[in-house]
Amino acid sequence: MNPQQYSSTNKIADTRYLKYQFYTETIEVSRMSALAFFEAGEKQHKGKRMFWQNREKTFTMVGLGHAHILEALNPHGRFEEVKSEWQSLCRQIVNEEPDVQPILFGGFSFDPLNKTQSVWTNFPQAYFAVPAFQLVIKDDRAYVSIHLVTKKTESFNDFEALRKERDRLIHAAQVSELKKYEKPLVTKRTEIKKDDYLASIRKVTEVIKAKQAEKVVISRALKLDFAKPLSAASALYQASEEQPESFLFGLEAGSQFFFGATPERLVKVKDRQALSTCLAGSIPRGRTVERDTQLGEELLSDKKNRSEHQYVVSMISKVFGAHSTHVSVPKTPKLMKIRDIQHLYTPVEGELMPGSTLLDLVRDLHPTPALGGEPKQEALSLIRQYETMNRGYYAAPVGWIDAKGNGEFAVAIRSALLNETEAYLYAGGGIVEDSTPEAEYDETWVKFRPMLRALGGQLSDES
Ligand SMILES: C=C(O[C@H]1C=CC=C(C(=O)O)[C@@H]1O)C(=O)O
Repeated sequence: MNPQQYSSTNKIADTRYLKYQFYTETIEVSRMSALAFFEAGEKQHKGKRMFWQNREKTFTMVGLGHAHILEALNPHGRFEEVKSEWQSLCRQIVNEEPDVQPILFGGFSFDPLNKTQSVWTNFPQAYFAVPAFQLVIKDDRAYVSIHLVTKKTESFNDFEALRKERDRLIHAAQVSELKKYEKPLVTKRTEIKKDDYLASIRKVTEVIKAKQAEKVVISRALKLDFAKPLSAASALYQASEEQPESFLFGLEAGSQFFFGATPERLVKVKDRQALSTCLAGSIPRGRTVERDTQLGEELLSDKKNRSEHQYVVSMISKVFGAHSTHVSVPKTPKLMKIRDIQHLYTPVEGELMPGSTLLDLVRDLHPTPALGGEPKQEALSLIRQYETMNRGYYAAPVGWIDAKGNGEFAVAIRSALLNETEAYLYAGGGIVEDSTPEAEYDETWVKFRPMLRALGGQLSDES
C-alpha cells in the first residue's frame, strides 16, 4: 500500500472505561472511492456499516464493523448518555495529534416517547458506533484508521488481524471497478394511511386555530416493494447519483439500512465554531428560469411560509444564545434551491461557550420547529396523538462526533428505511393555521421525489 507516510498508535483508558483499552492506528492511503470502500465491507461487515458525506463534499467518512457500540436506553437522558460515554472513552487518549481523530457515528430516534407501532425494529432510541475500520477523505487526502476497544490486556494478535483485514479492504476498494448499479425494480407502491394523514392535517389545523399550538409538522410514509433485495451500497449509489447537493448518510443496523440525502444541517462544530441551518418553507422548482425565479420570489414574500420559517429561526437563535457567544443571524432568509424544491434558509452561527458541546446543541435543538413545531412539547404531543406512524429515525439527528468534540449532525429528512425487499419513505410539512390538507399532500410528493427517484419509485407500468 502506498503512500503510508502517516502512522500513529494511541491508547485510551479512563476510570469509567478502565476495563477497556482503546487502540487506534491511522495510515494515509491513496485516494479511493468511498462507496467502493463501503462495498468492500459487503461480506465481512454487512449490518455494521456507516456512510457520511457533507453537503460541500469536503468531508467523507465510511465506517466498517463495530469497535464499540453506544446504545442509549434511557428515553429522557439519551443525549447525555451518549455524550458522557463518548467523553469517558476519549478522555485519556495518549495523542500524538493525529490528522484523523476516532469518530463516533450514529443517530437518535425522533421521539422515544412515541408508542406507535414501529417498523424500526433494529434501531434503539440512540445507536452509535466507533467503526473498526474508518475511512476519512478530507482536503483531498484519504486516511484509514483501525480502532480496537477491548477488555483484553494482551491484544497484539487481535490488532495484527485487524491490520490484515484493513489491508484487504483497502486493496479491494482500490482495485475493484465501482459497480454501476441498476435502478431497483419496484413491484408495488403503497401510500400508508393516506386518508388518516389527510384527516390528521384537518385536525391539527383546528387545534392550531384553537391556539393549543402555533405550528406542528405532520408527516406520512410511502412503502415500496422491490422485485429482489436491494443492497445498502446500491441504495447509497442511487441516492448520490440523484441528489448531489445534499448530505449523504447511511446507517446499517443488521438487515435494516437507514439512508438519505438531506439538505438540512442540524448543527456543525469545528474548533468551537458552531453553525446551524434554519430550513423551513418550501415551493417547487420552476420548469423555466423565469418560472423558477418567480416561484422563489413568491416563496420569499409568502406570509405563511415566512411565519413557518420564523419559528425555526427564533428557536435556533435562542438555543445558540444559551450555548454560544457572538451569535449571528441574518435578518432575512435566502433561498436554498435543490433539485426538486426551493426552501427558505437562514444560517445561524456562534462560538461555543466553555462547557457547551456539540451534543448539548443537538439535544437542545432537536427537534427544531422545522420537524417538530412550536411550542416544542405541545407539538410533540400532537404528533404522538395525530400522526399515523412512528417516525423512527426520520427527521431526527444523524451524524458524527470525533474525539476532540468536532463533528456534524444533519436532520434525517429526504430519507428511507430499507428493509431488504421493501423501503419506507418519509415526508412531512409544517402545519400552521391556514394550511390545507390538499396543499400539504402535494408538498409531500415533492419531498418524496429524491428518494422515489433513487429507488426507482415509478411502478414498472408507469413511464
Ligand atoms: C419535514 C420535511 O421538511 C422540513 C424541512 C424543510 C422544509 C419544510 C417545510 O417547508 O415544511 C419542513 O419543515 C421533510 O422533508 O419531510
